[in-house]
Amino acid sequence: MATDARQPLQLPRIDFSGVDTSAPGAGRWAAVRAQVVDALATLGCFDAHYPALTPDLRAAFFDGAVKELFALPADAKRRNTYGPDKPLFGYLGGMPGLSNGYESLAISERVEPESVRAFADLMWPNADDNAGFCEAVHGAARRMAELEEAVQRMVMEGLGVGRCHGEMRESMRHVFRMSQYRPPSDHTEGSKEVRYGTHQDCSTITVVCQHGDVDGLEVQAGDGQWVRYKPSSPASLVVMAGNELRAWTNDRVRAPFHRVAVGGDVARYSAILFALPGLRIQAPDELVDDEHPPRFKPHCNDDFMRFCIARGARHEDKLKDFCGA
Ligand SMILES: O=C(O)CCC(=O)C(=O)O
Ligand SMILES: [Fe+2]
Repeated sequence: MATDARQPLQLPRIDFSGVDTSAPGAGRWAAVRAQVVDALATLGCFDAHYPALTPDLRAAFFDGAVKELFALPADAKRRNTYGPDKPLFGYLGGMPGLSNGYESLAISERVEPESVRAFADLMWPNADDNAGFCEAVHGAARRMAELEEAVQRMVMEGLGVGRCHGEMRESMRHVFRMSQYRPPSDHTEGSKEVRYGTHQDCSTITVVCQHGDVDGLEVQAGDGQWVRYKPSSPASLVVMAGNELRAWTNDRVRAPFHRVAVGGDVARYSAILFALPGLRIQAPDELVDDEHPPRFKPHCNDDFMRFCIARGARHEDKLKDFCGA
């Protein structure tokens, strides 16, 4: 009888305990950096054990803030918009091309206390005090952004272009998304429905925080096999490279295709932090040579995002189609 000799894959796990994101270079930094560069170059994704986002912070965020947010009526949630030009910066739900069971809100541009407060005031204009909501959301978003910045710095240092970190950082905007995936209507054991179709992100780096053990995220490895993410610990986050890191590194990192497929009978919640560079994306000279000719033409992330929106979530290499050299 033929057997599948391949082991079910898991995301590589990288332990960030002992890495102080505010003290680059200290402690276990260099050892973790080597693992980060290796994981992003091979699979494009890893499971980060990141105790700075504590169980208390996660509970306050998901069980308090996020569930309260999704309980709002649809017309309140639809106020979360950054204009028709930036659909990926605000509310997504009930639109053609999106699964009915998917809904998502976002705090965009800067994830700072003021923008979280402005978002809360928009959702609950008559509330006396949104302080608990703001503290929980900012607490989670800030820690995810700290991890994202450390990973960006590690990639640049690891590729020998650490000098570029500051300029890239200055230009960085964030989209902090809170998403809900409703369970399938068919509760048959093992049945799953895709709630977010196969795509690559148009960020440099994406950090995903899943609530509890309601799984759903699947990442495609180079051999085509789908790897279903199971958090390695309650302190686990997913870090994934997006197409803009692939462009900026002249194809040294892999931006994996991924999707969200849910089963069971409870809703899945996740928070997703996307880092979007504001500067022109062009690989530094050090990453272009005879062995690595330029793979992508210089471009702006805004233009690439518009291209991706027009195409929709599809299993195709949009970066190559948009600006392949
Ligand atoms: O919710 C997740 O686990 C990932 C969602 C995702 O891939 C996205 O919003 O781009
Ligand atoms: Fe994604």
